[in-house]
Amino acid sequence: MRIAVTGTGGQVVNALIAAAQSHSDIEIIPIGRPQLDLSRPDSIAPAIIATKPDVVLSAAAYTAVDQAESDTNMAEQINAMAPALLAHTASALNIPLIHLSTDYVFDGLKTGAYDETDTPGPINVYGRTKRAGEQAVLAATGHVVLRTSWLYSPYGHNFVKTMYWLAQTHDEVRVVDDQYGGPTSALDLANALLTVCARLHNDRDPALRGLFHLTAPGSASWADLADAVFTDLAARGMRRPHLIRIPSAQFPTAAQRPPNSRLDCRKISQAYGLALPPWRHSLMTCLDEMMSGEPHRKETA
Ligand SMILES: NC(=O)C1=CN([C@@H]2O[C@H](COP(=O)(O)OP(=O)(O)OC[C@H]3O[C@@H](n4cnc5c(N)ncnc54)[C@H](OP(=O)(O)O)[C@@H]3O)[C@@H](O)[C@H]2O)C=CC1
Ligand SMILES: Cc1cn([C@H]2C[C@H](O)[C@@H](COP(=O)(O)OP(=O)(O)O[C@H]3O[C@@H](C)C(=O)[C@@H](O)[C@H]3O)O2)c(=O)[nH]c1=O
Ligand SMILES: [Mg+2]
Repeated sequence: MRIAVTGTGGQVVNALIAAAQSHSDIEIIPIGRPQLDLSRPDSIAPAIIATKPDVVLSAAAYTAVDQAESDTNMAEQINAMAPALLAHTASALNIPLIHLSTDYVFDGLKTGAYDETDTPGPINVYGRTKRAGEQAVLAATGHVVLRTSWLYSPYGHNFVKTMYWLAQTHDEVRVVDDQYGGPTSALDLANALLTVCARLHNDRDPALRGLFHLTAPGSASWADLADAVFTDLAARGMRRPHLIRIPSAQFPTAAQRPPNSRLDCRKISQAYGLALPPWRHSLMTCLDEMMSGEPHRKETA
C-alpha cells in the first residue's frame, strides 16, 4: 500500500515513516514543497497524482497557532482551501483521504469530553481555518476527518520539546494551568493511522468513513504535562526546574486557547477497534527517544 503524506518535516509525517518501518507492505511517500505547496492550489493535484497513491494522508497544515492570528490568508489557504482540493483529487482517483484536524475547533466551554456530534465553535484563526478544512473534506463522501490533540514527538516543534529545552536552560518555568486537553504521542497516532489506512484501502464500509476523534486517554493541563516532563527528565538524571502554575491571563498569547478540549474517542474504538495507550506512559517513551539522540545530556552529580 502506497500512502502519500503531505509535508516532509512535520511531526506526523516523520512518525509515520518510523511506524512504517515495521510494515514491509506499506510505503510512506512524503510530499512537500516545492512539488506540493498547499498555498499554491495548482500544485496540489499534480503532486498527489504523480505519487500513484492508494491512500492520501493530509498531515501538513499551518500549525503556528499564534502566528495564524496575523497571517490569516495563508492559514486559510493551507488549512481550509487546500484540504478541499486534496479531497477533490482523492475522489477523482477513487481513493480515500484521511485529513487530520484538531481539538482547537472547539470553544472549550463544555464540561466533559467532546464527541463527534458536538458543535464546533473555534475561538482562534487556526481553529476556524481547520474547521473550514474539515467541512470541505466531509462534504465529499468516502473520506475521513480525524481530530487529534496536543501532539508531541521527537520530531518538529511541540510543547514537550519546548519543556525539554526550558528544563536545560531555566531554573523556573511558568506554565498555564487552566487549559485541559489530551496529550497524544505522534508515534502512537501514526501506528493507528496505518491501521486506518489499511482498513480504508480494503473495506468500503461507510461506517469507517466520516468524522472521528483519536487522542490518548487521560486529561492534563499544560502545567500537568510540563510537570510530567520535568519528573521524567529528573528520573533520567536531569536538573528539575521549578514549575510555577499560572492562569492563562498571566501568559498572554496572540491566540486564545480552549480551556477544555478533551476529545471522546469511543466512536473510533467502536468502528475500528482502535485506542491509544495512556499519554503518561508514551511520554516516557518519547523522552527516552529524544534523550538518546541528544548530545548535551546533563550529568548527574
Ligand atoms: N501539532 C499538534 O499538536 C496537532 C496537530 N494537529 C493536526 O495534525 C496535522 C499534523 O500536525 P503536525 O505533524 O504536528 O504538524 P507540524 O507543525 O509538525 O508540521 C506541519 C507540516 O505542514 C507542512 N506545511 C506547512 N505549510 C505547507 C505548505 N504551504 N505546503 C506544504 N506543506 C506545508 C510543513 O512542511 P515542511 O515539512 O516543509 O516544514 C510540515 O511538514 C495537522 O493537520 C495539524 O493541524 C491536530 C492536533 C494537534
Ligand atoms: C512555551 C509555554 C507555553 N505556555 C502555554 C501557552 C499555551 O496556552 C499553552 C500551549 O502552548 P503551545 O504554543 O506550545 O501549544 P499550542 O501551539 O497551542 O498547541 C496546539 O497546537 C495545535 C497545532 C493543535 O492542534 C493543538 O492540539 C495544540 O497542540 O501553554 C506556557 O504557559 N508556558 C510556556 O513556557
Ligand atoms: Mg504552537
